[in-house]
Amino acid sequence: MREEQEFIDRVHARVDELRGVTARDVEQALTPVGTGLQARLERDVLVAERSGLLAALNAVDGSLCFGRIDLSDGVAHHIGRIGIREDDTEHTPLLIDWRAPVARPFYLATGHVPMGLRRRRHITTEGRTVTELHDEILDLGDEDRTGFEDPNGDAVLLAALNSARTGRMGDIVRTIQAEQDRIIRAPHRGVLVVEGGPGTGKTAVALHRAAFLLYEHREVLAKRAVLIVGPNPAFLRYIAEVLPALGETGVLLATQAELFPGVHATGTDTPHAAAVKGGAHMAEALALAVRDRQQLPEPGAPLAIPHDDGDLILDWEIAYEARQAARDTLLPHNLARPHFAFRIVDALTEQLTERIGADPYGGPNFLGPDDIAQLGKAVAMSPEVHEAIESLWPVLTPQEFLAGYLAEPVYVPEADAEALRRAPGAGEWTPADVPLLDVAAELLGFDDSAERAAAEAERQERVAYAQGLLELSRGSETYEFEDEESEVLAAHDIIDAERMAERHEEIDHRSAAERAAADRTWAFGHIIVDEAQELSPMAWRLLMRRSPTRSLTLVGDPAQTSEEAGVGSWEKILDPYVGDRFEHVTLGVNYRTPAEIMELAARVVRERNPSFVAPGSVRSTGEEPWVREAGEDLAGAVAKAVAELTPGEGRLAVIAPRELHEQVAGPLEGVVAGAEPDLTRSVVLLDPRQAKGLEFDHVLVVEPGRYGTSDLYVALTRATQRLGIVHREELPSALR
Ligand SMILES: Nc1ncnc2c1ncn2[C@@H]1O[C@H](COP(=O)(O)OP(=O)(O)OP(=O)(O)O)[C@@H](O)[C@H]1O
Repeated sequence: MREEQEFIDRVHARVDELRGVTARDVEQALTPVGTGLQARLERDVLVAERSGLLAALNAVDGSLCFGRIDLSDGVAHHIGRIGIREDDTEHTPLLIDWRAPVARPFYLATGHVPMGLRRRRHITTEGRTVTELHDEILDLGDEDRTGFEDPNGDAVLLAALNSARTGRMGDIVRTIQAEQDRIIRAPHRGVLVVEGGPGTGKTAVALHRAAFLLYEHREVLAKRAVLIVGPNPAFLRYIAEVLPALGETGVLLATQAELFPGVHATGTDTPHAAAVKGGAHMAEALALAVRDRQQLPEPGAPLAIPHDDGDLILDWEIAYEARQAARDTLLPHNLARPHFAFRIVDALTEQLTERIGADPYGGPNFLGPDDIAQLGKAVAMSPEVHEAIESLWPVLTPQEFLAGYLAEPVYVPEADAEALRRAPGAGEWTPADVPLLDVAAELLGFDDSAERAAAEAERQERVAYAQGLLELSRGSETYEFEDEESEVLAAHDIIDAERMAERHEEIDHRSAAERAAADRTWAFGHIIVDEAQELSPMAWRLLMRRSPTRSLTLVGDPAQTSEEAGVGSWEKILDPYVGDRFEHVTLGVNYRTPAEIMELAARVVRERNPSFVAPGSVRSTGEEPWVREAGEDLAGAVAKAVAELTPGEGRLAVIAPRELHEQVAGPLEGVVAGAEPDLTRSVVLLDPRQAKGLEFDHVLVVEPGRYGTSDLYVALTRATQRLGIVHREELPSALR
């Protein structure tokens, strides 16, 4: 204990030192030192290098070092959340990053396959004080004992699983299990599907995989950013602290509703409308609807455009030919429009030329090429001509177009159109609208040539600037605080000014994650999708467009799919994008739900699917779940059960159908129906959909007869300790 305490003191002393130096550097660099180029360059190099380091050092303070491995050859390594090096000339590693290959035996070694280890030690700290050690002897011939042996090797895991919940997910870096470690570090670069029942650690594994990938491919991912997609805002808040605690901040967390920049999709759809909007055929329906916005005057009823020399006649033939030519470019609607306009202007100019310059005696036209060009210019500038073109082929934003489409839905069966119909301007955008807006944006195209030209000019300037920066930074020293394989990016690591310029753009303005959030066409370095079974085909389309390299980790459990959502099999989801080129792995141990509760929950699914096998629980608590009939007063019975179940420490969830929330919340102190759930409160009221992905010490399920099978399965598997059920109405037969 004393030795470990001394070590921890050393690590923290070193961290404090690094933090002090780093903070001072940043502070100094940020104080104005004149406006010369030299000063500006120095400042930028320093701030960039040191700010990232400082953020990591500040974030990982709690439980910085949690393990130690002793190798048979006498060498020992301490394992921590980030790597720290000594301040000597060799930069000797002091603490090894958990993601480094050297640390891997900490997670994988067993008595059978000791991977060169003699002993594995878990170090528990409170603040900076060592409070517990747990040792596992992996070399069975080793007679040495420390007095801290943990015979089953699971004391630290069980303590973590039994600890009171806080309403925020914690990292599992101390106790990653072997099957989880293999997924977290999977070398596969394409699509990786991680499937597993409730509580098998899918979410935890996905987040740790993000941290691992950021470590392993920092160069690319720092620039392209990682996107994590979750089912709802409460879930994203629940998981938001995991990556920062691992020293990683460059990740964008978003729900489907947030993936169209500039749109805040807070509305809700009926289940029917959501299902129609999510269907794959919507892409085609919208494509056809866009074509419908490219119109022609009726044959025999041409548009008469007022002009000083008499009306210009825009008839069906002219418009038809112009439209054909524009469509032949295969450009999106807004980008093809100039081609349409050009043809129209051309035809109208010809009309005018004929009229003004025609020789009444049949000779050649009086007008020369210059006159005709002049006329053409005047036609092109005419507001009336513009208006006519706009009426036939309007410039459309995705929002205008989709609002118009939803007001009069076409190319879907009438019953579906009825479900979609929405008066223009009525209601908010919904999450299911977001993939449609994305398709619309793609179909319409966006003319950004001016912005692009400006950006290129600015880039050239930055390249020149970076050239100077490179010269300057080549001599500058950098901190290496991780294992040899990884690096803290320093200016002189970057080989050419061009790339330096790109990076500098990030340094100057926003992080890659921030820029990605504002850019609909951003190509992410990696995308992680949690509760992936819920996404519609249209949502998949959107995500795949954000991942041109098809580098994705998909996490889900088909048994927890909401009734009207989802696509069915992974094969069906992925086939259009990667064929069968995806890796499929499963997790089979439930770390959350005790065996007693899991047995009851599994019965619910087995009723529908007799061959269903639930994941085995890693522990049992001896606490049987209970079912109680409420009598006349449901709210009273719930309040009584809540009083019994509310933990001293930890969290209780009351899961009830939405329509009962008012009634149930009434007698409960501090619980408000309809509010965005605050998961850090000791009692939280949720409907089964909101409970997805979350967990609590205790759970009270109200009126389970009203849920569909998978919603009920989700609700029943949220507790780490105790489960109660209160009902007035008939119970589902599996719970009787
Ligand atoms: N190796 C581990 N060490 C400690 N805790 C773990 C470990 N693996 C999983 N857990 C814990 O088990 C719980 C369930 O994990 P997680 O939420 O990732 O499961 P899930 O598979 O996403 O579940 P669901 O499908 O029900 O949402 C979490 O509290 C998580 O911290």
